[in-house]
Amino acid sequence: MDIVFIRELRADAVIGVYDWERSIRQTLVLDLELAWDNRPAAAGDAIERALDYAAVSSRVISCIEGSSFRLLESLAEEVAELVLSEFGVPWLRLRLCKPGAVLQARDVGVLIERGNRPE
Ligand SMILES: Nc1nc2c(c(=O)[nH]1)N=C([C@H](O)[C@@H](O)CO)CN2
Repeated sequence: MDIVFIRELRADAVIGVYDWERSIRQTLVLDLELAWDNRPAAAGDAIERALDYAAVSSRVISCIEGSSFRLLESLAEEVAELVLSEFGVPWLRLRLCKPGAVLQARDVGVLIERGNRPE
């Protein structure tokens, strides 16, 4: 199995469980590892056969920026579902971080894996 990855993708959203969080936008940071067979793209040097990380990034940013969940867990599921269904990715690992949410921590967030990981 090969991986196409996107690291430290940033997008702003309404996100949070507290009242004060419902009227502001906060920056979220996302890492994605996407299972893909890169050999057909490499053999043909063809973007049509590649998993286009620019297209995935753009779609994920648009999803996050249009969202208004309370929990990171809910947003992570939504992003995972759209990447699996719209891009034909069989498996992914997604880390969604909310920097600054806990002052004493560098970072907090959720890490999920969805789909079936190919051999
Ligand atoms: N597991 C989670 N814990 C917490 C979340 C969350 O989304 N998932 N959110 C909050 C608050 O919104 C917090 O980020 C405000 O600083 C607390 N815990």
